[in-house]
Amino acid sequence: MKTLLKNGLMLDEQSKKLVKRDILIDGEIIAKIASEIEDEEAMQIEVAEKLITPGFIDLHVHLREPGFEQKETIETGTYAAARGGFTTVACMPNTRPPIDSVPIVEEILEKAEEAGYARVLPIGAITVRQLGQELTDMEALKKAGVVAVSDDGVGVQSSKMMKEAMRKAYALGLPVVAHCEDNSLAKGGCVHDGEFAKRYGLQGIPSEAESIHVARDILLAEDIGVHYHVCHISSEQSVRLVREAKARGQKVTAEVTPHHLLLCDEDIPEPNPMFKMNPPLRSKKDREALIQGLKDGTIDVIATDHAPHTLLEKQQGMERAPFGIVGLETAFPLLYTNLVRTGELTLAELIEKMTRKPAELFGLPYGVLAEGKVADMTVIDLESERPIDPSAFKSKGRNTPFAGTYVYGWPVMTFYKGVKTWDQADIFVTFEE
Ligand SMILES: NC(=O)N[C@@H](CC(=O)O)C(=O)O
Ligand SMILES: [Zn+2]
Ligand SMILES: [Zn+2]
Repeated sequence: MKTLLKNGLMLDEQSKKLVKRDILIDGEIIAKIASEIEDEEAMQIEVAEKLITPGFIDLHVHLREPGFEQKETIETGTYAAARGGFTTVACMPNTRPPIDSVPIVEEILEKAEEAGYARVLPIGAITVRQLGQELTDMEALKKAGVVAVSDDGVGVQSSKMMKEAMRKAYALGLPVVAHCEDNSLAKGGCVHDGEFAKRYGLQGIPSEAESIHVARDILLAEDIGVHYHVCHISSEQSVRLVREAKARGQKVTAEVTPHHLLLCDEDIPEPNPMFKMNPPLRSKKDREALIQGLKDGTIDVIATDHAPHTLLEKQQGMERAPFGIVGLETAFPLLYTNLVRTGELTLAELIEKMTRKPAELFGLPYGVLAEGKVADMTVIDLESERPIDPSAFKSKGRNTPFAGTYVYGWPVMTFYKGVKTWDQADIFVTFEE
């Protein structure tokens, strides 16, 4: 089957300008990109000067299945991904049971294939049951299809365990993806140890709870040579440590979430678990360091850390509610509206951090729009402004601090391997041949 997208706008790699293009999809592949394509057999879709980007790639999501299907399933999570313009997501191992054995990897891959909304890349656990005591069989996990190892959800507390994990991961060519959190510093806290915590008498989580692990792990990885990746980086200190490690030529990478780029603790209006996530929203200074780090390349990619929870769980108050917010369906519009339209980031930078860079980071053959590549792509409306409405989410999670915010940049169509997985409305004139 052939599909022809007419009159889209594509970002030109060289000039970084938007250029008008037609794109012909043949089966799973981008067959042709040109300023004018005619094809009698193809189904035509008039894109009417909407932006076409490579399908977004999110290296950090929680799909919750198996074990927490009340929060999300592989089907709902990947449909949410499609609605947000994502075609590839890497899912974290803190399921029940965790992704620490081959059958769980196989189950996830099968269910993802069945759902058909997006490519799912499982991330295997570092330690058995994520308990920090014993390493998983990373070799078997890799053979089954994991793209990296992580104990996300918890930090690896033992330096010795982390060192052994790095040695093993290095031998297998797997990146170590670290949730950096020192329990002795973080335990019991629910927000950043800053102004907001003081004002409401809440126990804080200091920045060093994260940066101590970043520093430790960079030291551990130095001689081993493993690819070490920092999850949801949140503090100025951590950015500085990654910057220094990169300058020394170490293979260290980092991701940042949309919420850490857009909010700080002072933006939390009052204790509200929709603003509770791990790591917590930090200070204004930290937020500025994250934007700077993203711009200068210290931070390689944007990842959502999509962490759905039920409303019941989130209604337990600031101290008892679980950490985490959803992100797949709001990431691009929020960042486009609040960083690109304000001039802090260019459109090219934003797209790169959500497509080409994450693909490169895990060595994936996606993330670029070019002839011969897999037809993963997203069509985006940059012109209309609409509010974020959690009741319209395809995710089971409604937990977002951004409900009611007006944003531009909504994905209106998503193609995964040439198949349309999301179509916002019939605002396009579609011609059958
Ligand atoms: N980020 C969060 O606040 N929560 C994540 C766990 C994690 O990413 O560490 C979750 O699984 O809910
Ligand atoms: Zn985490
Ligand atoms: Zn996470």
